[in-house]
Amino acid sequence: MDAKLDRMKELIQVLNEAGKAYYQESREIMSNFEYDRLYDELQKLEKETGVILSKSPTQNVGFHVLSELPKEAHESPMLSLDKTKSVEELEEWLGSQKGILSWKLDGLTVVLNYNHGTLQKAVTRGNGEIGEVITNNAKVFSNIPLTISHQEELVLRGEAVIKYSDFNRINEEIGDVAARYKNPRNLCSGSVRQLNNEITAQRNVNFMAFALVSAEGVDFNNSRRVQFEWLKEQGFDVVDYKTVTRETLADTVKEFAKEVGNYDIPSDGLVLLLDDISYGQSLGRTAKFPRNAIAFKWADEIRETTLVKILWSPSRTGLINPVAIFEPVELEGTTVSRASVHNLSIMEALQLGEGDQITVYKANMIIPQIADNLTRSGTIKIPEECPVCSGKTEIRKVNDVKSLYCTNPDCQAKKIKSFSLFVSRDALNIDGLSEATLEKFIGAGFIREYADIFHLEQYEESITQMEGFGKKSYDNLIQAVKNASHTTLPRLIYGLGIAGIGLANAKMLCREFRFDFERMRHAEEEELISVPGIGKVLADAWINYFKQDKNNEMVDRLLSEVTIGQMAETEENTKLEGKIFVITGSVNHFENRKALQEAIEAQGGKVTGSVTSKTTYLINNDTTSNSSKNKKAKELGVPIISEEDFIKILEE
Ligand SMILES: NC(=O)c1ccc[n+]([C@@H]2O[C@H](COP(=O)([O-])OP(=O)(O)OC[C@H]3O[C@@H](n4cnc5c(N)ncnc54)[C@H](O)[C@@H]3O)[C@@H](O)[C@H]2O)c1
Ligand SMILES: [Zn+2]
Repeated sequence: MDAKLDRMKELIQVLNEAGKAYYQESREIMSNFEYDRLYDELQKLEKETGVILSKSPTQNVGFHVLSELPKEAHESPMLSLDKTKSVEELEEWLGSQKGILSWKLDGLTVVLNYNHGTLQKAVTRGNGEIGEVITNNAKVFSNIPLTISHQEELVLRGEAVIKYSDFNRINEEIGDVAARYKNPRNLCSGSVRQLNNEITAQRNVNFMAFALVSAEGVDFNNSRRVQFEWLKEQGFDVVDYKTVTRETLADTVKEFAKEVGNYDIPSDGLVLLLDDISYGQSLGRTAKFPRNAIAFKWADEIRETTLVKILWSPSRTGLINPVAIFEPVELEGTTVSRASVHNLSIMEALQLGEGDQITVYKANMIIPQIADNLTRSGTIKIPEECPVCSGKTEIRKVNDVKSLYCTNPDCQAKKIKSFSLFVSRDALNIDGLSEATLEKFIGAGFIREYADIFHLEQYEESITQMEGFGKKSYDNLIQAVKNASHTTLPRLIYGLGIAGIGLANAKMLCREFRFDFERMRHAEEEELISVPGIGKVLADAWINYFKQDKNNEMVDRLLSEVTIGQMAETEENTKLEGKIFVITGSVNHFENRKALQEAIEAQGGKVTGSVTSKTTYLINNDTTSNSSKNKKAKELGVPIISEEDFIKILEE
């Protein structure tokens, strides 16, 4: 008995610590899998001993809501849901009632309050008793109606979620490691609980309603389904649901299961709700759960396998992530052989070692994770050198989480943006090398410099096995690289990413130097400045770049990989070569000024922002205008032409 009580105390402490991080700080110090396992163990011990200790997380979420956002108590507590992993239990629970089966969305629960047809208030669930007021943030969610036709008071609950597609994009754009998110739920929580709602607005947060609490003066015919339909009419997005009976339940669960893999909205199970409102309410609640709904969690498929090694994968932020590579296993219908271990703390807690027997699963049937390490040899050594640049590594501890970093500021892994520019459409134009893919390839050591992009074939086996890659996308990539190896000098120069040398400037330089790259890279400042569009700042950036041996060597290696079509691009489109335009005022023939600029650049011309003695034409439809640009042009004798004049020049 004592041993059991001790274990219970231990579990309560660990669970409460995890819960506090999870609910209060949008952090996870253990996986949900681990949390649920320990929770179940505690619940079992409480049943066996008949004792429930104070602060037990099975009774309440016992922490304070800590944030700088204003707080507010909920009128009625927002409870958790009792859960099961068994379809039979669900069937029994439903009995002869009609039910509504919906996704259990995995985001942040928010309560909305409308009155006089407008949104008055939005509050997060918080700890169930007290939430945070986020009204200004809710107003910039992607899909919340700010005004509705119903004029009396309306209170509804729903989940704020960020779709997987948005999550991948947004997370990639966050440069700062500490600010990156592990999963869409974290990102959503971080986006909704912002002090600055501009950030919320950029994050594409969606609100999916799942419960109508009260709507004065509306008769719903005692049906939750009717409530959902009514909410849709008011302009809300309602969680996808299906009505079920005991007979159709199992098949409907299967239908949902089939969709999980493709569903863009994060979910962590299903919720079964009684359609009969008054009967559901008559059932009341326990301390922690309402009795009119129950959650269904997917029974995770768990496989045992052997850990082959830990791959250390550096990212652009310097963070080096441990990735577990294991003997391939089938999980939820796909073959899986790798799983992120997230950070050093988790790796150490799992005591990983090569050859260990581990169990793996897919969290919410999607993201592969290690569930447990059965042999715990703990022999993995943390590398002292970065696998990409061999720079020194360093262990940093933030919020009790230990992570490994590369300390070399010149680490290639930190230069994703420059590789990304190099492969972009106007540069080498290589399809299939998104930033995420580049990050993976650099992390795996396939790419250290530009020239390496032309030797990816040697990694065919590894690449085709990468998450998100197949034989077909690999073949496409290799073909795209091959096509890109025949390029033009302006593209290549632009791709080097020298400060201020955009495509138009690169073209201009090439023309002025007659496509003689050797002359260009040894050019003096004076020569460079005489090129239209190149001033002292750009000339210095250019000289500085080619002053460095390592850059020249790198460019030489790159040049040996490509063939340069000398004149191809320039012969055709040179009508406006050497001409410099300034555009002012509105345009009507072209869609906008940008489109006009593109048309000029497509013919080898250049567009600058201010009128100088080098300007060839000022384009302005209002030739009588007295704007500063027009004055300046008149002063300097620069011809002022209309869009139509310009089109004539083009057609000449
Ligand atoms: N990793 C960790 O350290 C850690 C810590 C604490 C909790 N957790 C995870 O959180 C879970 C417990 O979370 P909880 O208590 O917040 O909630 P819960 O899992 O009991 O879910 C209940 C909530 O789901 C929401 N919901 C989403 N879609 C819904 C729908 N269609 N209908 C009705 N409700 C819907 C509602 O807000 C409801 O309050 C644990 O099982 C665990 O997986 C993890
Ligand atoms: Zn490095």
